Amino acid sequence: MRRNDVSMTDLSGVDNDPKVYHVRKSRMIRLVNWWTVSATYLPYLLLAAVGVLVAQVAQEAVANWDSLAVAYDGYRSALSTSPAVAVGLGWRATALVVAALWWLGHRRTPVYLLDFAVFEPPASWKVTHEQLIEIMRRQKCFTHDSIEFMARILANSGTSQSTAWPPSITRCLQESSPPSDRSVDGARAEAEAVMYDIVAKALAKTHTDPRDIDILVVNCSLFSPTPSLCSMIIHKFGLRSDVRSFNLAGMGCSAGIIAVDLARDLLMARPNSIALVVSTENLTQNLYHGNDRSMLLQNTLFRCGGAAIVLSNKWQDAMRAKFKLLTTIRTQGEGLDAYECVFECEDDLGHRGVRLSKQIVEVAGKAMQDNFTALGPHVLPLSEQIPTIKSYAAKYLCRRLTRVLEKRNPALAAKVPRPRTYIPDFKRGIDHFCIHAGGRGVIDGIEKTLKLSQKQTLPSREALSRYGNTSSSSIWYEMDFILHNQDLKRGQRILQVAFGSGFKCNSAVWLCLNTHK
Ligand SMILES: CC(C)(COP(=O)(O)OP(=O)(O)OC[C@H]1O[C@@H](n2cnc3c(N)ncnc32)[C@H](O)[C@@H]1OP(=O)(O)O)[C@@H](O)C(=O)NCCC(=O)NCCSC(=O)CC(=O)O
Repeated sequence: MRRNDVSMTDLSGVDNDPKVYHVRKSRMIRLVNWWTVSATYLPYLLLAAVGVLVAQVAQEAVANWDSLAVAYDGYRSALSTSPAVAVGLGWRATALVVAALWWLGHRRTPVYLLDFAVFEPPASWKVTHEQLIEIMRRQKCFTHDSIEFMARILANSGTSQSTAWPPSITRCLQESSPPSDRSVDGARAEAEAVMYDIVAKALAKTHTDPRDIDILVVNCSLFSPTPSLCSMIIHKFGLRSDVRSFNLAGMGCSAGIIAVDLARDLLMARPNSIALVVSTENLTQNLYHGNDRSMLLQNTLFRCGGAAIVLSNKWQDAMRAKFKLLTTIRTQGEGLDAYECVFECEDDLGHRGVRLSKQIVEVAGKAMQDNFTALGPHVLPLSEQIPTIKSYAAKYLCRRLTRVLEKRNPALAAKVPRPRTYIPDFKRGIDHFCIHAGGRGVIDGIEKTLKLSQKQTLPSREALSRYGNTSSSSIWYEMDFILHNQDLKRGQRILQVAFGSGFKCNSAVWLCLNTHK
């Protein structure tokens, strides 16, 4: 298929029709960025060079073992008499020192994930589709058409009949209660309920004293109060006064990985430290009250959720950690389509909400392609990388040959073969996938693009079904599902991929160290 034959996942269509997703075949082709490959393997090349130099020195020493003293004297006199010998020894020694220093400077301290906890909403927060629609009716602001639209989307959303909304919104189901509480106090109460629960659970699971936490990163896109969510946690749990805290807002559903990435960088700079990462979203102030369809979608997709993750760079924690962080890759999309894809704004009548573009799967696909280009060298086995290099080389040579022959002998040029590009299979480098449960259409699109099996997208579909789109914490519900329900083994790799406003695609790869629940 030529490059122009692009047609991405099509979200339009009639309900219940089996969907045919046209994904361009060249999508996976440019996943491997060979510049990144060289950068990735440079330390190993340098290490190999150091090995060769050490071997040379050792060989000389062995060869002159019997007459080491003579050789030593010989070298001393040679050094003083022959500048060539001195220079030869000099550059080798310098190369050794430079390589050793470079390696030491670029060596990354491992970051371990001790354990994590996800928010399990209380039964009183859970609502059925019918109750959700009843809540909408009781807001007394939606037209019949909007209610019908939300009911239809809800039915196809992939969410179950038991997902959670905060009490500030569901309270209207009780007789004589006002529609919804959109106050800061209501939002703070929701944040407290979610964050305090998960932080307490994560600290208990990892036997971490709150005063041992050195770094705190909290991400929540749509609720950023003063004092910050970080301050709420510090105040509640009595964290140390010198804790380094960071509050990330407005960064959308992919901010969970941004928070981990930031914590990782901070841990690199602070040896022997523990970081607590909290990813959540807040719905109290974010029920859209207008009738613009692209903004009504959020009322049917998003639900309460959160995750708290304890990270450590203490070497002794390697023994008890569940995972080791192998890599994080962050990609920021470019252009207006990407920028406006998930956009907080007011509709024509001034109702605030988040507008979701119909192009979201297309934009997410492009962002993921860029992200995987950088990710490939970190996860693909050599047996996938070598055929890709070979096919690139063959394609390049045949193209050049065709061009040369076209001028001299067009008939011969037509006979030059056109090798097919090898498409690397990411499933060979990754054992389990946590794809952000952004919506059924998003998971369908990624499943098709990456040619994943139903088992591989099950964690995402289950998270969507049981908890809805919980924004940045969705990948942790999926990780939890894999840990408890899939055959996760020590040494396997888990990929978390999240999409979000910006438009961003971020990914993290974890190595499983322990599978105890
Ligand atoms: C919502 C869906 C489950 C609905 O699937 P369906 O199978 O019912 O059918 P469908 O896709 O044809 O859509 C049904 C109807 O909704 C309309 N529709 C769909 N998407 C729309 C949009 N963005 N704006 C306005 N209307 C939209 C279609 O035109 C159609 O209308 P009609 O029938 O009248 O023609 C799916 O479309 C989906 O998963 N979409 C992606 C959701 C999404 O954007 N998630 C990311 C959230 S943001 C996020 O997670 C990150 C972040 O916040 O940072």
